[in-house]
Amino acid sequence: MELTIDDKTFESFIDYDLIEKRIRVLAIQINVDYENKVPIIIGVLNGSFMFMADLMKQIEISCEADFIKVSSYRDMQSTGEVKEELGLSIDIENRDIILIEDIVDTGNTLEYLINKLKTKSPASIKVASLLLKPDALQKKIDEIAYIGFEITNDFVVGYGLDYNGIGRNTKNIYRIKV
Ligand SMILES: O=P(O)(O)OC[C@H]1O[C@H](OP(=O)(O)OP(=O)(O)O)[C@H](O)[C@@H]1O
Ligand SMILES: Nc1nc2[nH]cnc2c(=O)[nH]1
Repeated sequence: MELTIDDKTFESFIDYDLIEKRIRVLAIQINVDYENKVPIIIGVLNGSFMFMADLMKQIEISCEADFIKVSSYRDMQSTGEVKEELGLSIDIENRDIILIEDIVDTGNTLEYLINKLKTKSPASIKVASLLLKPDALQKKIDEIAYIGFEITNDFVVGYGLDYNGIGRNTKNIYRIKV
């Protein structure tokens, strides 16, 4: 199936069945790694909301949830400038943090966020991202611990990810057709 948003056409890429299965595996890893801990799971809005919801339903340890909002993409390009639009509401000092991203592309957003969180002295920071583009990554980010899928360097939409604000509300993930 194809998806058209404005002037762009997208083709089926990752089906929800596969996303669901992979999330179950990531959650098992998190349940084991954070046994006897109470991490704060921080979703990076907007894109992470679907992944965060599905992942949290599979996490069985005790945990808290919070959100932070940043944005840097316009059209299909990173502006290179990460803008924080909404901050945290929980004190994270001495707490274990799991940052939830839908996608790590250049790594700019994550580097900005991790540096920002580190100033608040958490006990630990790990990142869970549904998608990672290894060929686009420009930063070395040691905190990346849980990855759903490594994908090619193509623009994707769906399952939380948008193109100009549209397309977040699909179960499957689509890739730009060239
Ligand atoms: O690794 P990077 O090159 O920084 O790209 C990754 C970021 O881009 C997207 O956010 P976007 O700025 O599109 O905001 P959104 O989540 O509200 O769509 C995505 O949710 C990541 O946060
Ligand atoms: N929707 C969307 N947002 C992104 N942000 C960084 N990379 C991407 C991408 O491939 N798709």
